[in-house]
Amino acid sequence: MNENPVIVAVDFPSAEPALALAERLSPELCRLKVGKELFTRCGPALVAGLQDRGFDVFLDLKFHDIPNTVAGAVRAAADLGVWMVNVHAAGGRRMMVAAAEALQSSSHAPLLIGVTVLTSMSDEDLREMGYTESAGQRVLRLAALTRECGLDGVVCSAMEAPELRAQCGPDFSLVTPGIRLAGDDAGDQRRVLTPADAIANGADYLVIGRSVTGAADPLEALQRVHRELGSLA
Ligand SMILES: O=C(O)c1cc(=O)[nH]c(=O)n1[C@@H]1O[C@H](COP(=O)(O)O)[C@@H](O)[C@H]1O
Repeated sequence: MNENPVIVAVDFPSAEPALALAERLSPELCRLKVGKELFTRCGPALVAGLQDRGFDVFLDLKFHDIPNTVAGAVRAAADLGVWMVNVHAAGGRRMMVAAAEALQSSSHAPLLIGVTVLTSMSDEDLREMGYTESAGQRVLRLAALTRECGLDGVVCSAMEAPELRAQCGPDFSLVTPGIRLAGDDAGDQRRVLTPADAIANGADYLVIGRSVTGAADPLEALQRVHRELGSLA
C-alpha cells in the first residue's frame, strides 16, 4: 500500500473552513484536494495557503475542452506547484496527448490523471445518455486510452480497480473517490466502497470528502480511516 494513500476533498464554500480543516489535519495523514467550488471562490491563493501548511495539493478541476485550452490549463496548474491535476478522459486522445505534452517541459510536473466515469454515475445514468456499455466497461475503455496517451493514472471507482490493475499494470495510479466509512450516507455517490475494501481492490489513492469533512471530529474520522487500513496503530 502507498505510504500516504488518503486524499481529503476540501469541499467548502470559502477559505476559512478549508484552512481551519487543514490546521486540524496533518500532511503525514493526508493530502488535500481542491475542487471546483473552493477554487472558483478562492483561487490560487488558497492552494498556496494549503501548500504553506505542508500539504500536497490535488487540483481537481477536471479539465474537458479542446486540446489547446486543456494544454494551457494543465500548464497553469503545474505553475501552481500542485502534486496532481486531472482532465476528463472523455475529452479524447488528442486532448489528453496535448495535456501530457504540455507538462513535458515543466520542471515540477504534477501527476496527470484522467477521469473515467464519475463515481456518481450508475449504469442506468449512462444508458439514459446513450451509452450502451456498463460503467465498468466504459471505465476499462477510457483507462486504456488514458494510458496510451501517456497519463499517470485514472480516477475511477474502487469497484473497477481489480480489472484496471490487471489491464494497466502496477505503475498506473488508481485514484478512487466514492469512499465511505461504514454507516455513512452515500449521498449523490453511486459506485461506493469502504476504505479497506478500496485498498484491497488495488486502489492507490482514496479520495474522501464528507466521511471526514462532515464528521463531528474530522481528525478522528481520518484516524479511523487509517486504523481501518492498518496504517495507524
Ligand atoms: O475527480 C474527483 O476527485 C472525483 C471524481 C469522481 O468520479 N467522483 C468524485 O466524487 N470525485 C470527487 O471526489 C470527492 C468525493 O467527495 P465525497 O463524496 O464527499 O467523499 C468530491 O470532491 C468529488 O468532486
